Amino acid sequence: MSEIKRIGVIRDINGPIVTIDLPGVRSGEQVKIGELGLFGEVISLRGQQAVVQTYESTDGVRPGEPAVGLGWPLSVELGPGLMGGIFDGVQRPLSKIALESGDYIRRGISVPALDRTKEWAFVPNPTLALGAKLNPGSVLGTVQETHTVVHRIMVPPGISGELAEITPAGNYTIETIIAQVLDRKGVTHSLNMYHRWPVRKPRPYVRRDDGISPLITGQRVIDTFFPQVKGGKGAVPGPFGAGKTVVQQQIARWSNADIVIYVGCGERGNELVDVLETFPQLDDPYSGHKLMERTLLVANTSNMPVVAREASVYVGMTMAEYYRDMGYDVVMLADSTSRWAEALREVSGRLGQMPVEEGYPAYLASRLAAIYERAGRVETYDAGIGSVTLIGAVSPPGGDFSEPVTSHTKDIIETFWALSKELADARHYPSIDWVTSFSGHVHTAAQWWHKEINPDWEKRRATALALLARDAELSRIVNLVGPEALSSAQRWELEGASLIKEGVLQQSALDEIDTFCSPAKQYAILDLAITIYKRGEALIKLGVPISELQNLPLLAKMRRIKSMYSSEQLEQIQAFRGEVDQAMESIRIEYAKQGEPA
Ligand SMILES: Nc1ncnc2c1ncn2[C@@H]1O[C@H](COP(=O)(O)OP(=O)(O)OP(=O)(O)O)[C@@H](O)[C@H]1O
Repeated sequence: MSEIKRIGVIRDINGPIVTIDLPGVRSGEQVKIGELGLFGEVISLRGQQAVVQTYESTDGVRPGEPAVGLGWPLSVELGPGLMGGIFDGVQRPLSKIALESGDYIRRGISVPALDRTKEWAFVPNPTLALGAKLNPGSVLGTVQETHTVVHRIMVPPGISGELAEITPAGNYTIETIIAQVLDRKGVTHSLNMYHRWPVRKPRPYVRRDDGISPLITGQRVIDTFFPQVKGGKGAVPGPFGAGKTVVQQQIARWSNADIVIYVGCGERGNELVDVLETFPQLDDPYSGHKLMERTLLVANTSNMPVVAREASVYVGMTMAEYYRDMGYDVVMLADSTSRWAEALREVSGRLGQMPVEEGYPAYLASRLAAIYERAGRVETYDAGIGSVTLIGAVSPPGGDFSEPVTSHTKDIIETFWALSKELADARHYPSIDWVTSFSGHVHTAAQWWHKEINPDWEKRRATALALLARDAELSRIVNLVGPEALSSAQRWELEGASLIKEGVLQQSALDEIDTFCSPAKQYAILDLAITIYKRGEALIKLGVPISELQNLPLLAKMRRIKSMYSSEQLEQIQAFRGEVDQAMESIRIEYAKQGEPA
């Protein structure tokens, strides 16, 4: 990465696409455009000429103005001070910028992502002695970044050697040299507490790790029905207003990840404002501090052209990988990959590339796959296991899941939580549709559930899904010929499915008790609903009229129990199970008596 700046000239401007003459310029290189010094990136080369996509509006920029090649690709700063930050799509710190340039971001403004003046209390790694062998990722020491996050200061990728010097514990800025590393060629590398990394290049790790650890979100329809694992790839497609934001916020807040990175590439500014206002107010249920202490937001501001959205996903992913390298489990939420794909489409259109499906370029699928490929659970160099789980919201126009972005995404991801407009209209939240959603992790997650919670988890889950499928079939018959056409057993199946839907799947994010449900409570509730159904099924076979079962007050209680008792009150749920057994058993005894000869 040369740091020598080269100066060229602007030839042509087409919206955010600018053609420049700049000898020696490289593909991917960062360029400053015009007198304003707008940020841009070289996306193609034609002889001496380079095509640049700018991240800011080019209004008022004229051919003939200078273009400066910076000599490095789009990269981010990685070091203490990221947590709690709100950055734009090219990692400029929005709160700092607001201080410097007011609410409206002045174009061409250049503010480093990390504060150069703030001092951090650095504690050297006590296991390191002078002469210790260091590799990329070796932990030199730690800094308490926020109340909740310990930031491991690591040797950057590409550097290895012997520890020649390390600074004692103390307060230092990120630019202070804290260690000297002597490499095999005799070159000394002076390391401070941050480094830069090009966003389009995945950060290295030792190897992929195939251990399984479910990402517990506390949401029953996710954890029990369509589970995700740490390091997994998922998508939440949904039509407008179906509840994408709430699903993502619930994951951010309740999942058992250490770090949350939210990348907002929304189209409507007000959605983003909503996120920027809500996240800082959320409390972290695990630490008692604010959720922002372990969260970082990347938001595209409305005065940046759509092409900046394209970069923002890579910027977010690189920071996610950095915390993964410290041994953390990171969840990255990208909202939405549809808007990201539209940015690709716009750039490719301006470049005159041949559109393939619905105007998207032929490389849409491979770009989507490449970004999802960066998710995963890995063995880090020095910090154990870390993971990045990537969950992309997809907003298909008109809710049509067959459009290119949704269908390509579906081929790449393993977990698909499809939001349904019908369910949302019926106020069934989360509106994750159990017919079209899927998870490729059910059998692997089952290993964890069977060991930690109950060996019957997979069986119970399958019974519930089978009941829901029967419900769809039987509802069609009811719609055609009316409920009288159904036998008592079939009507009881409908009742069972309704217990699953209302008692298990529905979960209000606004309900103080039910907003989070531990795995043990999830299983207890599912088991209850299925027990009631199975016991009732047996009674109906004995000849008990369905009306007698439908009048049982325990059905109403089953529907409410999720909100009556918290995850800590499992004994009460067990006690209710006892009541269910008793009530069903007394009906059985009564009917068995009636059947006996007088
Ligand atoms: N799990 C939930 N519990 C309770 N209410 C919910 C839940 N999910 C969604 N809602 C309700 O639905 C409304 C819309 O949800 P949300 O804002 O998440 O939709 P969206 O799909 O993100 O919309 P957009 O298309 O604008 O992004 C919420 O304001 C809330 O009232």
